[in-house]
Amino acid sequence: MISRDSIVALSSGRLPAGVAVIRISGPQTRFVVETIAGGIVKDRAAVLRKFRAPDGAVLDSGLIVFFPGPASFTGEDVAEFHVHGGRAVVTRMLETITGFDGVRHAEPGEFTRRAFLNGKVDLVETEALADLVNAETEAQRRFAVQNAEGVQSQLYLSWRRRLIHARAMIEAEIDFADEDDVPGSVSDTVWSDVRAMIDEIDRHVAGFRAGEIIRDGFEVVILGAPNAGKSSLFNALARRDAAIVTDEPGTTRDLLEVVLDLQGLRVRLTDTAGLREAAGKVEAIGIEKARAKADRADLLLLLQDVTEPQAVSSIPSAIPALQVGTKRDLLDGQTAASADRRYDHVISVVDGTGVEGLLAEIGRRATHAAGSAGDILPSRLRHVELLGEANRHLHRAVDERAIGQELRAEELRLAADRLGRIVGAIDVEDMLDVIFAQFCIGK
Ligand SMILES: Nc1nc2c(c(=O)[nH]1)N(C=O)[C@@H](CNc1ccc(C(=O)N[C@@H](CCC(=O)O)C(=O)O)cc1)CN2
Ligand SMILES: Nc1nc2c(ncn2[C@@H]2O[C@H](COP(=O)(O)OP(=O)(O)OP(=O)(O)O)[C@@H](O)[C@H]2O)c(=O)[nH]1
Ligand SMILES: [Mg+2]
Repeated sequence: MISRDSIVALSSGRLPAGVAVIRISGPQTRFVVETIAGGIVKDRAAVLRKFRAPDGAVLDSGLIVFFPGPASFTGEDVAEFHVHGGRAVVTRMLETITGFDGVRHAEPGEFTRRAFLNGKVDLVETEALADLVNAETEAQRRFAVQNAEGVQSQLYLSWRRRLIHARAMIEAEIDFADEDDVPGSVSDTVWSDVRAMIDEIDRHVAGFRAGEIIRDGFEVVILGAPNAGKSSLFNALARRDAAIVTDEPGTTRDLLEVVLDLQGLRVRLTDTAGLREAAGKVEAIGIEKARAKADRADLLLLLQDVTEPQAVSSIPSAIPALQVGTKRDLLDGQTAASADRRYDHVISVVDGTGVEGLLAEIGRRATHAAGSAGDILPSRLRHVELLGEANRHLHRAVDERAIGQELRAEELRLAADRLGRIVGAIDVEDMLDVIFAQFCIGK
């Protein structure tokens, strides 16, 4: 597909920068390069040129790279101007380039959208490119690179191929039902493969939370009675004074969040209002928020002041929790040793005891919840929904009591369609705007 418009954008990041990359894609690219760089340049090679406006005014001097389509990122003619990264340089370059007929500013994700429309990347790879651009931790980067290279897509495409094969076998059996040369054992093999696939898809879908943990972070919520030392621990783990600490019970009211990078994983740590019954209006709202947040956590840190342990009620029991004793420095040697036996961790933010150990344990829990490096996991709710639909069709297809062979074959077709929709092999026009809205301009 060749677009009529050419698009241009700053493809590198925040200005000012050492170097800024301005990218253009579309049919006017060659003419723009010839005009601004003073002639055509060698394909796919960085060449130093003086850049000039059509009236001859010097804009900058920099490197130009020209990629003739279809062997380019978008599949169209593409060029990159590598200029000095000053705001005025970039503004003047963009003004000059959009001054050409048929050239306009790109919309967010529009380069990648063209790459998709020209078959350079599929939808799952496109989503992975968005994740790669947004990756902040090593685990996010690893996951996104793997999927941008097509690992996740290959899984869906292999399932789809198996279903297309299964359907062909079943339809052959229907067509040749009264002939002897298509034995019934063929369909037995086919249906047992489809049953196996249902389990494979279920196992893959079960990994969605692990993928979310990699992409969005592992949720850790600190809970406990007022004055248990929650905000003090929060500050110690965040390594800054993010929360107010006082000796007054009821200091923290709102949820406070910091993001940590533990062993390459994003961990979101939330400090909460101390849980108690008799509380003022503002504090009561804070406590309600704390409980709601705790319900969605991956790990709870249940803090208790070892010098005056107070029980707190209605902690969500289905969520993994660590019992953490605080203020260990206030105990003498013997009582401290006995506290160590009663809690998973006993800490002091005054002398630092136990804080590193607790942090390491949170890291281990997060790593475990995120699965093993290299696991193929669904990376969007969109994938899980379509996989769920595919499996509902497959369940109908393998249920031999309900429907005849023709309808069972049709269920296989519908399931294969759903898999095709995930990678964008079929009928996805309606999803494109949603997917490309995840991008920044210039990508
Ligand atoms: N300067 C620069 N660096 C960049 C990009 C870019 O666009 N420009 N990329 C932007 O995301 C990434 C690299 N991705 C790219 C993907 C494909 C092609 C490309 O030209 N593909 C052709 C030719 C392939 C080949 O020669 O092997 C093709 O697919 O036909 C270029 C960059 C990261 N680094
Ligand atoms: N000695 C000692 N005091 C601590 C320690 N941790 C917290 N404290 C003190 O305990 C008091 C309460 O600490 P916070 O961290 O504000 O407690 P909190 O659980 O956030 O309290 P609320 O926000 O009111 O629910 C403060 O005076 C802290 O200085 C500790 O490890 N050792
Ligand atoms: Mg607090």
